[in-house]
Amino acid sequence: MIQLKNVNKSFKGQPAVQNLNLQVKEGEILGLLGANGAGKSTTINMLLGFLSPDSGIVSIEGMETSKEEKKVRKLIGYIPENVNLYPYLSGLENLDYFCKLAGMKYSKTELHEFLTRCGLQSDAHDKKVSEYSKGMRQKVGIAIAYAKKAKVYLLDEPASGLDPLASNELSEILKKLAADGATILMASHDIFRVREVCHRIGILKQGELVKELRSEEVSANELEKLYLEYMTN
Ligand SMILES: Nc1ncnc2c1ncn2[C@@H]1O[C@H](COP(=O)(O)OP(=O)(O)OP(=O)(O)O)[C@@H](O)[C@H]1O
Repeated sequence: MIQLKNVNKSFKGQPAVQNLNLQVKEGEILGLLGANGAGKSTTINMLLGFLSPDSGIVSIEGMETSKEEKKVRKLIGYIPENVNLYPYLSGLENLDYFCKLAGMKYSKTELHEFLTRCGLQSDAHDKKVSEYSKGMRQKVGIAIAYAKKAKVYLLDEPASGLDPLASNELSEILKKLAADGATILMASHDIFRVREVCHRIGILKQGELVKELRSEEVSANELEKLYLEYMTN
């Protein structure tokens, strides 16, 4: 479970996150929407333990992320907008390499299974990553998290720059992971995608959670309208 309780974080006196309260349970996908600078990445960086909150509690599975950084990181799969992989290694070799770094060794068959499970077509597994699209690199990023048995997935702008098909595939992968019990938080600018993939949505404005709702409560058009109202008022 992801939990943020009364969290505040400022940079040089400028609040980036203000009195933030959030909870994401096992099997749930929460989408964070917000304009540039709304505090989405700061929230994710606190969950990763890269940043400490000035006050309040940021925890994953009951452990404070800034205090139990190492233990917490083992539970997290972090998928940034651009997944960094070794371009001259194949998807499979990258997966193998990152698993070994995390102290996990899998057979070739298992590695192929992880990549397939995370949506990468089998004919791409042995191709060099330099030939991959952004969506394919993301699938490898997710497979790395999956192979590491991450309980929590944090995604920062995962659908940005993906074509609709790749973005849709990503949604399906995330839904499957959540159905298997993963806890997922994604920050995004894509209102329609967030509504389609997330169970709950939080709207951040200048570091404050101004609205929280369940996706089923609103249509995509209603959500867009609501979002624009919050952004312009
Ligand atoms: N390391 C930092 N040093 C100084 N200010 C920072 C730092 N990180 C973030 N900020 C500031 O904190 C505020 C929140 O930024 P953050 O990156 O969390 O927003 P965001 O919602 O992720 O934006 P975007 O959609 O552009 O990625 C912004 O005003 C930003 O300039």
